[in-house]
Amino acid sequence: MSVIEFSGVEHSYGERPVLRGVDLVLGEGRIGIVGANGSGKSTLARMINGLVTPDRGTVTVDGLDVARQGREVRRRVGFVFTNPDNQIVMPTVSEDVAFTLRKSRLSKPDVAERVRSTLERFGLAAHAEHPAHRLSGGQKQLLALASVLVAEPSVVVADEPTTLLDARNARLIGEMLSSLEQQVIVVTHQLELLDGFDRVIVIDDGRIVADDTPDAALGAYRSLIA
Ligand SMILES: Nc1ncnc2c1ncn2[C@@H]1O[C@H](COP(=O)(O)OP(=O)(O)OP(=O)(O)O)[C@@H](O)[C@H]1O
Repeated sequence: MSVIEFSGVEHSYGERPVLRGVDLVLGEGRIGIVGANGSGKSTLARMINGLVTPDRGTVTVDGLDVARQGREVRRRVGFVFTNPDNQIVMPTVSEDVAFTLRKSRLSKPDVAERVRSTLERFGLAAHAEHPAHRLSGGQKQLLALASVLVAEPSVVVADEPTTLLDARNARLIGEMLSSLEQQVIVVTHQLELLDGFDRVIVIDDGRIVADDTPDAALGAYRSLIA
């Protein structure tokens, strides 16, 4: 399990402040982040692997500063985007998963074996040589997740990973995320995805306004948006 630490984090886009004085230590296995549209959730999630760096304050993963040691951090933190089409970069399913390992020190046969077993695990083995763009929405999100997991990160951050999926595929992705041995941090508006989570953080206008068990935090969130 990694320890992610936000310390005095502030961030603005132009004149607009989106995170204000965020202090957090994230060490639990399953953490949810919820909040209204535009409250700053994606910005916070993106800071965990250095896709966005704070204007003020620091974000560290196991003591590595994401602003200065981005490459090492990204080796530990995998990121799953809302839209898998933005994440799938290679023509076929197996090539896409292998692409993640292009810079690894693994031998070619080891890469092939790792790709094979990952596709098997994500139920995509039968599609290995198929064009990635022909997969269904749910299968594409599974592929995006497989392409992240094949590198064996210690943390998976997922930003609204089920928003574009129908209810069945959303459940499938939710179950897959819940089954991971990795630390999982999920930004979502689909609150049922957070069943069984260890901790839920509520953001409102760039500030943490609740940080508790799912029941307590989601209760606070429901009253906030009521
Ligand atoms: N790259 C950017 N440039 C300028 N403004 C941005 C940028 N990214 C986000 N914003 C703005 O910052 C605010 C916070 O955005 P963020 O995506 O972090 O919120 P969010 O809580 O994830 O929202 P949502 O639930 O709608 O996805 C929003 O008003 C958004 O329009």
